[in-house]
Amino acid sequence: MSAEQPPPGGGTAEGAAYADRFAVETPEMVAARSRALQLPGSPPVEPAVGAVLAVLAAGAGARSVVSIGSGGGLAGLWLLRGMRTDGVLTALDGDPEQLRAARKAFADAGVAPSRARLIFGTPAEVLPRLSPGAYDMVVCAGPPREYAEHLPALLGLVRAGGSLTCHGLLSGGRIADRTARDPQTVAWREMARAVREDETLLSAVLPIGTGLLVATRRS
Ligand SMILES: C[S@@+](CC[C@H](N)C(=O)[O-])C[C@H]1O[C@@H](n2cnc3c(N)ncnc32)[C@H](O)[C@@H]1O
Repeated sequence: MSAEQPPPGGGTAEGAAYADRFAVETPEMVAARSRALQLPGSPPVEPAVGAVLAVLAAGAGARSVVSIGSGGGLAGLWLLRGMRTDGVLTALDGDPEQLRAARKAFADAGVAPSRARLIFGTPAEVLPRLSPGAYDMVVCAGPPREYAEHLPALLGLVRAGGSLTCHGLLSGGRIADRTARDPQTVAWREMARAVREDETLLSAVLPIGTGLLVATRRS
């Protein structure tokens, strides 16, 4: 690609910064982001990604959403913004400190306790307790090796017309580098391929934040 030719989709650093500025966070979201950044582990969703989660939730009229690797609750706050006001977010994380931070984020934002169900555990422990086909959205974050093996179970939670999103697949650009063979990159590649090849799904990769894989189960 020549220097004059911008990357497809105008994917520049300035464009990404604009997309993040466009997605204005509430003071409670700003506080949740700042707390989450102080905790060990990967950072929370970027504002542009959070905004897309809210848009998807609103478009689906989401009443029932599960967030896997919910972290300090920032993605949850964005999801709750888009969900119906009687909707319930099920947020699962294997780190009690992250769950504590999420509980505080939801309380500070005035989210009624009945609207957020926080569950401590790994996908292997918790997924079998969730009802198949009952969720409008399943939202995954964190190391793909932790949930790639659960992809069939994750997809099994999604109702017809509902969606699965996985955040982080473009992190470091390794997925596009054919020579990158580290286990997390390989897990991302395999998961993205499995999603794309699943004929019950329509899927896309959005190059926002660290990359969002989005798939909708055909009705
Ligand atoms: C990138 S952070 C999530 C950020 C969150 N989605 C947000 O935007 O606010 C990833 C989270 O996945 C959790 N996690 C990683 N591996 C896990 C596992 N095996 N079981 C449960 N949670 C896990 C981590 O504790 C961490 O909170």
